[in-house]
Amino acid sequence: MKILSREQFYEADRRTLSAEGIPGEALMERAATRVFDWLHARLEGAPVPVFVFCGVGNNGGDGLVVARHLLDHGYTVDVFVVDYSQARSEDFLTNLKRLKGRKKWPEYLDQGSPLPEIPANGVIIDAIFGIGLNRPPDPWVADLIRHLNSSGAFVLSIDMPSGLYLHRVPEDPSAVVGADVLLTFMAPKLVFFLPQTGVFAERWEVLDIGQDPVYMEEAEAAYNLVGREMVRTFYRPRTKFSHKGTYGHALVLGGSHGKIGAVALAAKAALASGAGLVTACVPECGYVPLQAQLPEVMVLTTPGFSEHTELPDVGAAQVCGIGMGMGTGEPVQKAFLAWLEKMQTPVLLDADALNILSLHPADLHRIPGGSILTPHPGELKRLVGPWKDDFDKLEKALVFAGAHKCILVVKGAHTMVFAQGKGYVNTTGNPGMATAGSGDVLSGMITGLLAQGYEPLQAALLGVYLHGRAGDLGASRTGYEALTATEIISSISQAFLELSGPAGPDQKHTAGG
Ligand SMILES: NC(=O)C1=CN([C@@H]2O[C@H](COP(=O)(O)OP(=O)(O)OC[C@H]3O[C@@H](n4cnc5c(N)ncnc54)[C@H](O)[C@@H]3O)[C@@H](O)[C@H]2O)[C@H](O)CC1
Ligand SMILES: [K+]
Repeated sequence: MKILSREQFYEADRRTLSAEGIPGEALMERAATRVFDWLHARLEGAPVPVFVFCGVGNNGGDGLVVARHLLDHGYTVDVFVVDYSQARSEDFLTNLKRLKGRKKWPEYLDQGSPLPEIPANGVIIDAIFGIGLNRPPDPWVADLIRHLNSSGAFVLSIDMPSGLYLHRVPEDPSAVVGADVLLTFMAPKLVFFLPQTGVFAERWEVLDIGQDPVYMEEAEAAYNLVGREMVRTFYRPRTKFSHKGTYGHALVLGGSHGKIGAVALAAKAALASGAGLVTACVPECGYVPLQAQLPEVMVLTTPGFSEHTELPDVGAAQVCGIGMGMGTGEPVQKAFLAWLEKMQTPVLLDADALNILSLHPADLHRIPGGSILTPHPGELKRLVGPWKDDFDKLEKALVFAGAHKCILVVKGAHTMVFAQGKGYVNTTGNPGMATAGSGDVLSGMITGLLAQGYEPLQAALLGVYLHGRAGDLGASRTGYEALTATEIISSISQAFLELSGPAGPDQKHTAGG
């Protein structure tokens, strides 16, 4: 599913109007009627008091349409015009007239107005600002928003939680409506997925408002959702006549005394993700534990007992994932940088491989093009430097991925993949996955997919999706707190099986992504 920019939303609007030869108010009627239908299907005429807060732009116009339909269906409705500007939009005025035609006059709120009483059993329709917000709400509007947020009433926001910008973090988070449900038109917005802004839009649904399909198809989105629908376009189910050689050989390199488990998790995850053969390369201290716990995995050791002092020369065809549990001692740094210098084909660089590169920025140019880097936020900060907010972080990630022609997997909620000037937002995963070894599992999965011949970007997207989905399946059994990396691995099978079957009921977003 595409994530459009402000300009693209307005362009989609224009293209829809011209393709159908309809006026703006007809599209407003269609869009806002979808909002009413959604609400009516759930309220079913319940005698709850509904309070509609309308700005004076088109978002406000949507609110007036919803209010009119509610009245026509016998609901108890109070309409407030949040009169924050003299510039009323044409379609707002059209619908204001229609509402007055129902003998329903809205109450106008401005700077001096008392805040309306809202009972906790009420329903608030938030139509104050949509995607047109372009400066901080006036203080009195911010006060009103805080008042709505503290009412305890159910809040349904139209298109955007009012007070949230499309492309930047809010100056004052308390002046943003906390939507219980957000019904957004045509496509999700990037701010729904960033830690600093996603909190206002946790439960969002996209309403198709009959927007022009030709434009939606051709629009080049800078950001795309990674969901079941997307990954199924390049997931390759197994064919009958294949053998383990068909599915490649993954080499996982890392480990140090006390952190052999990181390599074990990555190796196991590579196997569970379909690699035909997996070899783990660890220092001597890891030989027995690995051979004992993972009979399917071949083990290669290097001369150092506790940590790698040199790393094996690997052939160009060898698919490698390196860094998990590797440590950053002087000998390991030297061994890794010397190893990287010889690498010409894409590799997966994780954890301490990234930390060593952060200590040696002059060696960043040695990263082979098409490599996949999988930093968690702390490792990313060491690579690209500190950022001032979530948007600055995106910018830095995009620039880094472009400069090093790599695929940057930035783990977090939501994990995002950056490559070739684009961003991909994963739709699976949960807070339970912030658990020891979860990152090692992801690296192993992506390495396992690379071994099977997936292009690096596809391996990263499919790996991120399956990793999060396996985490969701695992958490549905264990809950968040008890979810472990081992549990995530044991859920990879179900995550794969779902790709071939029909979308599960809880895969609405991931199915649509
Ligand atoms: N494209 C679609 O899918 C459809 C969108 N609709 C709705 O239209 C809004 C966008 O409407 P717009 O008039 O551009 O802006 P808003 O209503 O979001 O904002 C109001 C208006 O107010 C001005 N403004 C911005 N910030 C402030 C501020 N802090 N204080 C005062 N005034 C401010 C600015 O000029 C804005 O234009 C979209 O979200 C949908 O809800 C259509 O109705 C249906 C199709
Ligand atoms: K709104």
